[in-house]
Order: sequence, then C-alpha cells, then structure tokens
Amino acid sequence: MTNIAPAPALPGWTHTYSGKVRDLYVPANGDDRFLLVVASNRVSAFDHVLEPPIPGKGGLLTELSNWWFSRIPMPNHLATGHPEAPAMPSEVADRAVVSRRLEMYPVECVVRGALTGSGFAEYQRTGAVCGIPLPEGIEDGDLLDEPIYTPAYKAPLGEHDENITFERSAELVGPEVAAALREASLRIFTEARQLAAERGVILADTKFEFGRDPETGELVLADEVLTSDSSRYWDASLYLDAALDRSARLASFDKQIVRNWLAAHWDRTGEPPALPAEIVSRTYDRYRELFVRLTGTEPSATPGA
Ligand SMILES: N#Cc1c(N)ncnc1-c1cnn(CCN2CCOCC2)c1
Repeated sequence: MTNIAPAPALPGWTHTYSGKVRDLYVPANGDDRFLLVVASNRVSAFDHVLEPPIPGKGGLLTELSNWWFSRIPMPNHLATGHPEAPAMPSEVADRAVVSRRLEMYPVECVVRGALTGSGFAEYQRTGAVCGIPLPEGIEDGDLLDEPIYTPAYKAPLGEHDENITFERSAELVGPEVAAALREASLRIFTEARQLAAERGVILADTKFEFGRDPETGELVLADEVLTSDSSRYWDASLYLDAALDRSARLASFDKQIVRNWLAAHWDRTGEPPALPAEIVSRTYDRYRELFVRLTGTEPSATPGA
C-alpha cells in the first residue's frame, strides 16, 4: 500500500493507528476511556491509498455519519456531551469525533440489499453468500427480495476481510452477541434503506462495526455509519432505467469515478498514477450530491476549508 502521509500531531492526543483513510488517537494523559477518530481526505481504491487527497472528503463523511448516528435509535460511540471527554483539537474539529473507547468486535457487520462486489463474486462461485443459499439467476447489481446479513472477519490492515458464516461469527464473539449484531445490523439497514428510498436513493449495502462498552457492557454502534466509504448508494432513477448499461445504472455516489479512471489509466502494476484535478473535484461532487440528497442540506465543511 502507498506510504501515507504521517498523521498530524494533535495537542493532548497521541497518534495510535492509521488505516487507509482514518487516523486514531488516544488521550496523551493516558485516559483509556476515549478515542479520537479522524477522517482524513485520503481516498483508497484497489488496496492503494491514492494521491492526491480529496479536499473536504473527511469532513463531509464525518458530517454524514453523525447525521445518521442521530437518526439511529441505539447507543453509539460518540462521546458528545460526556462531562469528562477530552477537548476536540481545533485542527481536525470538522472531520473528527471524540468517541467512547470500546472493546471492538472483530466482525464487519455487512448487510446487503443488492448483490454486487465480493458478495456477487462469492455467489457466482458457490450459489451462496456467507453460507446463505440464494436463488439461481441473480445478476450483478440485482436487488434481493430481502436484505441478507453477510459478516466478514476483520482482517489486519493490508489484508482482505474474509466473508464468514453467521455460525463462524458466533464462534468469534459468542452466540448471543452474534445474534445481537445480526439483529441490529438488519434493523438499522432496513430503516436507513427506507429513508434513502424516500429521497430517491438506493442503499445497496453497508458495513457496521460494533463494540462493547467496558463500563456498561452494552452493545454500541461504532466506527462510521452509512457513509459513501462504508456503503454503496445508487441513484434510484438511474438504476431503474433499463435503457442504460450496467455501469451507468449502478452509478454509485462514491469513488466509482476514481475506480473507472484508474481502470483506464493504470495496469495495476507498481504504484497508481496521481488522480487528475478533474477526477478529484468530480469525486468530491459525488460525495456532496449524496450528502445533499440524503440530508437536504449542504455540507458544513467546504473543500477549501
Ligand atoms: N470507531 C471506533 C472505535 C472505538 N469507539 N473504540 C475502540 N476502537 C475503535 C476503532 C476504530 N477503528 N478501529 C479499527 C482500527 N483498529 C485499530 C487497532 O488495530 C486494529 C484495527 C477500532
């Protein structure tokens, strides 16, 4: 994976981890109850972090995730209003959250309302996804009659997550927690899909992460929720236009522009080429379009900020 720029030093916080697109910090005073999750402007595709960053992306996705958190009726990891939460560093205030530090479950809780990507690939190989048998004849991008829960084992950074069966997830986290993860994931997906549909947007699939609060023991929704990085969203009118080819119908509101440009300009050997300015701006515009469609408002942060 491309060497990523070092995470910025933030007063009062110690950098502890960098993923493809996010950086994590713990309080410098050793308080292990909190975590700072900073969304970078980095964009990744084909397991590479690309250059240049997309100005405004981190702030927009953080705002969208927080918008969803406020509409999902279950405990979440945000430490907003916690009397002892450390201060938010002003340098990243528009693209970070101070969160409760949880005991994270090693399960990516994926819910699919349509079949594409790794789920469709597994279906083509086996006729099933995560041990769930599906009818014959499903084509890439087809909507499923009912959403399916298709968990994955959270692989270490740089490795691919591994689709697992529900039974395997129960071996990893215990049967009660596995059932609670499945129930919560399907419930949240169903409600979010309905809200998106009312706005002309198809929520095709998404990935949730949960943890256990060490103080209360409760199940807590963590990470980012229902963003363009953790989900596939399609425009409903395009999806239903049979005159369009598949790629146009499945025009997602995320980095598909980046993937398409890379597919045409990179042979997947060596490091990927830098993205042209036009691709950077068009990608931001797609993130912004989804934000406006779902929330009905413009994102607070602007790319130049
Ligand atoms: N959100 C959140 C959150 C939270 N609220 N509490 C504890 N951990 C996390 C968290 C966020 N991302 N990751 C994956 C990165 N891990 C870093 C360590 O190594 C394994 C991967 C964990």
